[in-house]
Order: sequence, then structure tokens, then C-alpha cells
Amino acid sequence: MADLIVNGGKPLSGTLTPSGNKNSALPILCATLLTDDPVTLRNVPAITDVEKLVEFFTAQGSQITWDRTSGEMTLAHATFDPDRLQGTLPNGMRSSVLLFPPLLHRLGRLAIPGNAEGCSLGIRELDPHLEILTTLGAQIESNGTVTMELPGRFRGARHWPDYMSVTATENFVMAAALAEGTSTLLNAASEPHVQDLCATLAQMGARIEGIGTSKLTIHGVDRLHGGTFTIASDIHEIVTFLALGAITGGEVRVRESLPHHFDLIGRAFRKLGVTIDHDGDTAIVRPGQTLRVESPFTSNLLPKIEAAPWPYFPVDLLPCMIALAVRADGPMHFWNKVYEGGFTWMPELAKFGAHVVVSDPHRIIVFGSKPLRATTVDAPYIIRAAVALYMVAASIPGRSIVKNADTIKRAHPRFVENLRTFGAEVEWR
Ligand SMILES: CC(=O)N[C@H]1[C@@H](OP(=O)(O)OP(=O)(O)OC[C@H]2O[C@@H](n3ccc(=O)[nH]c3=O)[C@H](O)[C@@H]2O)O[C@H](CO)[C@@H](O)[C@@H]1O
Ligand SMILES: C=C(OP(=O)(O)O)C(=O)O
Repeated sequence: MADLIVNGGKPLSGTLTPSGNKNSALPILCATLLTDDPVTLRNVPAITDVEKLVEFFTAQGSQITWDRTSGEMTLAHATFDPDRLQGTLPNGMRSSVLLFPPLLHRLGRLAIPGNAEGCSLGIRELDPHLEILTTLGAQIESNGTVTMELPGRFRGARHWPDYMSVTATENFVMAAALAEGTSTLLNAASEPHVQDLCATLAQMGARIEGIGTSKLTIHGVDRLHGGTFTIASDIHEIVTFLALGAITGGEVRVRESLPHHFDLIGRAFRKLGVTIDHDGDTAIVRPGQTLRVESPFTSNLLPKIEAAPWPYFPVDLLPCMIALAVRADGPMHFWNKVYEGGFTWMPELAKFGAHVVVSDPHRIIVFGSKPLRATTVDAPYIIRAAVALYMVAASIPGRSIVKNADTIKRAHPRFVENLRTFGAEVEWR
């Protein structure tokens, strides 16, 4: 495990070109297995989750070249050899579940241990994935090991799951793209990365209607083809760097900042006193903004930022807003409607001197603007919680240590190198 050593208290200023979104790159990489044609991907982030998938594909015989500096990767799975698969999928990452449809499509059979690993935000359920695969024609058995069998092709069907799950929606789309007949998913997730996967599959020849909405209709086709596709910017990295500018009082510009996804995110910043300007596709946080919780017009109302499946504010961005709230004048209520483990790291914030009341596993109130001190904190296995602990450390003069922060490397390549170009004093140890 690696620790971040931080000498904080300086304004961080600079311009960032964000890397590719992990949550777009991983399903798209899995989707490349749906064709034998070569696929070239641009802007692939050099992150540990991608490294694990590439290692997995290579171990099964796929041909992959990856220029980590330019971000261009070419994959050819014509030589993918099912007999080499020993039943172990990449571990420590939720996205392994995204291999189920393409592997079933190629192998017809798959056996996995009964639990899906992911970060420690909460229990990462397998059931919605297995329900989808069953609905689309797979047969599932479980006795500790889960065995999936697909006789022939996936078969088109209608499905309405309990909730909008990102990876389960992605699995539905991948399976239905090559199914016999038409499939419909209601209560579909529509996060930017779900849209990215659908758009890439459409470019590969899939017939998908309703991209970006909660109802997806997919007309199955016989084959998908290769091509050249670009992974979109990482909305999490965009927000992180803007928030870093705001919390340290610096001026930050982020290029390729996906302004069309920004309305509600910009509103969350405004609730904490931060204005994000847009100049074309560059997002800008200007220096010298006062972090202050915006007063609602309604009297006696506790201001609130609530996170839920898109188009709500994204749960993965809550930690950045919590870090800002720690520094903002006034109380802010946060509501994570998705994960029961999203606030387990609040005791680490308290070590800096932050005042946070955990109301229940899904809700906290941050009483900001308390005097803070540099200190040592422990990051949980939650990417943006580690980022948020760094943000608070960066805002406090003196030496802090964020221990076990290397979960950040799962999503953000060159995190420390980028921070240094912004004037940060920070290093891995
Ligand atoms: C690789 C990838 O893309 N990972 C993302 C994906 O994970 P993932 O696809 O695993 O997340 P899901 O959308 O399935 O939600 C995670 C868990 O939250 C609970 N749940 C979710 C929604 C809901 O309305 N009710 C409910 O109870 C379920 O227990 C579920 O298992 O989406 C999450 C939610 O945006 C993000 O944090 C992850 O970064
Ligand atoms: C929760 C996350 O990722 P994963 O689902 O891959 O664990 C995340 O990116 O914050």
C-alpha cells in the first residue's frame, strides 16, 4: 500500500486535460470481446483496473498493444482461447462482472466464485446481473460457485429490475446486442459511462434505442464489427480538479470538461459558494471564492445535496462535495441514496478537526468551517474518499499523510504528477 505525503495550504492552479473515464473504459474494453475484429481505443487511462483486464485478455491469448503515453490501445480477440480460462476473473474490481456476457457469448459456460468484489462502498450485488442473464436465456446454478450456461445465443426479452444499476444495465445491453430478437430494459441506468458504452456498441453495429433514458430497446444483430473509438473524459477527475481549485483558493481550468453533463453538478458547487464558469468545453474555477453554504429561500430548511442514479447528482462525486463542505461556512446535509457504506470514512475527516454528524448509514450533516489541523488519516478502499481526504489535507497548512491512498490509482493515472503541475507539494511513499 502507498501513502500520500502532503504539504498543504497552498493555492493549486493550472490547466488539466482529464484522462479517460474508468467507468467508460472498463465496459468498453469488455465489449471488445464481442467481436473478433480489431478494435482501437483512444484515451485509455493507464490505471490499475485497466492493467488487470489487459493482463486477463492477454493470458487468454488476445493480441493487445497499448501505448500508455498516447493512450491508444488496439485489441484483437480472434486468438482468444477459451480453453486457457482457469475460472479466475480479475479481482478487487467491480467491473469483472462486465465480463459475464462477452464470456458467455464466446464460451457458452462460465463458473465464478459466489461474490463480486468491488470497493468498500457497500455490498456489490450479483443478483441483478444473474437475473438479467437468466431473462436473456442463460441458465444459472449456485452451490458456492455460480455456474452460468448459455445454450446457443442470448434470446431477446423484456426486463424491469428493482433499481437502476450501472453495470447490470451495461450487461443487459451487451447481451441483448447479439441476442436473437428484440430486448427492452425498463428502469435502465443512464450515467454518462452507460451512454458511452451504448454509443460505442452502436458504432460497432448494435441497434440501440433510448440511449440516455431509463428505457432501452435493443434489436439484436448477428455480429458486431471493430473500429476506432475514443473513451470520454472522466467526469470524476474533472470535478476533483475544479474542487481542488475551490478548496485551496487557486484558479483551475479543465479542458474537454463535458459541459453538457454539468447542470446539476454546477448547482451542487453553487450550493457551497463555488461558481464554475464554462468557456466552450473548458470549465473554470476562479480564485478567491468564499466557501459558504447558500441559504435556501425556505426558512429553517437544512441545505442538502442528494446523490442517486443519474440524472441525480452522482454518488461517486459526493466525497469531493463533502471535502468542500468541511471548509464552507454553514451546515450541509448529504444524502447517499445508493450505498450503505458511503460515509464510513467520516472518522478520518474528524481527525483533521472536521465536525460531521452521521445521522444514519445514508445521511450526514457537515458543520463546516471548523479549525483544522494537518494530521495522518487512513483512506478506505473507496477511490474518491481517498481523493477527498487528500483535498482536505491540501487545504491545511503543514504536513499530512493520507495512508493507503493507492486506491486512487484504480481511476486516476498520473494523479500526483498532475497535482505537481498545479504547484502541489505531494508525493507517494
Ligand atoms: C465500474 C462501475 O461502473 N462502477 C460504478 C457502478 O457500480 P455498480 O454498477 O456496481 O453499481 P450499481 O448501480 O449496481 O449500484 C451499487 C449498489 O447500490 C445499491 N443501489 C443502487 C441503486 C439503487 O437505486 N438502489 C440501490 O440499492 C445496490 O446495492 C447496488 O448493488 O455504479 C456505481 C453507482 O453509480 C458507482 O459507484 C460505481 O463507480
Ligand atoms: C465505486 C467505484 O468503482 P468500482 O465500482 O469499480 O468499485 C468508483 O469508481 O468510485
